[in-house]
Amino acid sequence: MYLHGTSKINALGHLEIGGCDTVELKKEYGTPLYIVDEHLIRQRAREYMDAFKASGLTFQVAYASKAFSVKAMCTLVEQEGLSLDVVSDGELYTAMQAGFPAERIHFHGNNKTPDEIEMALDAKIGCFVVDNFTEIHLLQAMAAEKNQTVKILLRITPGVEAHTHEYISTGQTDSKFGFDIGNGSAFEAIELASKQSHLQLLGVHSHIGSQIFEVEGFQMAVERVAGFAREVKEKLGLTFQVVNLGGGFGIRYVEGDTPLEVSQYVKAITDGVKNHFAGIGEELPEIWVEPGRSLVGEAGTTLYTVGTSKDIPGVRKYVAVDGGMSDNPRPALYESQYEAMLANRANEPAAETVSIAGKACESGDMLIWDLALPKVETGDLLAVACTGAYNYSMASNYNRIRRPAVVFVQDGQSDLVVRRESHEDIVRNDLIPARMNKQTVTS
Ligand SMILES: Cc1ncc(COP(=O)(O)O)c(C=O)c1O
Ligand SMILES: N[C@@H](CCCC[NH3+])C(=O)O
Repeated sequence: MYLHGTSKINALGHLEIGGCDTVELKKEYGTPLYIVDEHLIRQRAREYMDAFKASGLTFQVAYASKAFSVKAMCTLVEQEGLSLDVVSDGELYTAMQAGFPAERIHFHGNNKTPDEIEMALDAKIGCFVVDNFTEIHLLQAMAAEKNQTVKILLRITPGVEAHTHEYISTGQTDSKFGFDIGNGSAFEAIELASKQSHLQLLGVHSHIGSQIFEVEGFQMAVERVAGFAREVKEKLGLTFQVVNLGGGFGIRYVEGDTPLEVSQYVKAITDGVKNHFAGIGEELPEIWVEPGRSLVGEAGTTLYTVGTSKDIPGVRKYVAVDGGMSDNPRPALYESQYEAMLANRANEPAAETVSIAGKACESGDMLIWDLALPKVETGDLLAVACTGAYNYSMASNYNRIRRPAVVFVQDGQSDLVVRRESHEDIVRNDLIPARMNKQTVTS
């Protein structure tokens, strides 16, 4: 398993992250456990900030909180000077509960409900990324009602299909998101939005996909957006003050994944902006990006305890852990691949090939196929790397499995940032109708 960030094997032969021995973390917090390398997230955040500062452009780096939205993460991001992208009232509420500055919050989503818009208007967030015509009208009406003027970007689809898994590309023409440049709806939307009395159109947003390893997609997107900006300037006399180029910067999950350095992605974008936007307006636009996965993905490790195993001679050996698709649905959803190791016997050589099964009642609940490990025993600790993004945030209670705890680790200190769900949490919202006349258990 590749050791990201501060992960290393200590003198006891145990996996250690942020100076904390994972065997001790298991004793203190139990498993499954999400372990987050705080130092690595801060380092990535600084790489983004430094790369943009080096470009000389005005910028905002907004963390796409859908990747991992918890209060401590919002605080960390705030401390590093980033902005925050939210896509629901739940993510907005999390940010507000963490005291995240509202003016640095951007609200995304293809179907923001009136309640969500109201909440965001009342919070006085910094910007709405408007996705469709219905929303232009709704936001204008609601802002007018409250006598507020709201800053907006329009999400446009530049027709660039990033080289990635089909289910997570969003930049192509056939997409549920945004206004298409190619069919003219983006232009129409700009014209309409710019005429609204309570909307202040700052510019446009484009997100071309996820887990991208090349700069070409971003360069092409910048070029297309600049071409569109030129058309808008010529025909309507409007210039974009802000251009948001979304997220999608790739990370290393497994061998063969070849992400670029953060600075390389940023340079490709900022160079592209300098080349293609020159002369469109008096000044170059302010550039915003929205990395999610690349800020937190590699910083997360999930620790499981090995339970049962089933050897099918001549076929395969299944080894089951105490979590699975309920804490990491990505293998089942996207056939995503992960690397793992025995955290309690990290120096031992591989002795067998096993497949890691989750505990859910679902044949598809497999975390890793054909993984080489030392001879696995019940009670061993399995660490799965690179689970910081879209794991906790996509976790479910399927089979009424309780969601794991999350700890931040740094410099030998571990801090619980999300408690493990309790049995009480599982039934917290359940009600038995009185007419069923059932004597309920009280604990
Ligand atoms: C609009 C938007 N911005 C940012 C992101 C973050 O993407 P990633 O986590 O791949 O950086 C996404 C998710 O793909 C998105 O849809
Ligand atoms: N949830 C996806 C990425 C999110 C795409 C959001 N636009 C993943 O786990 O990779």
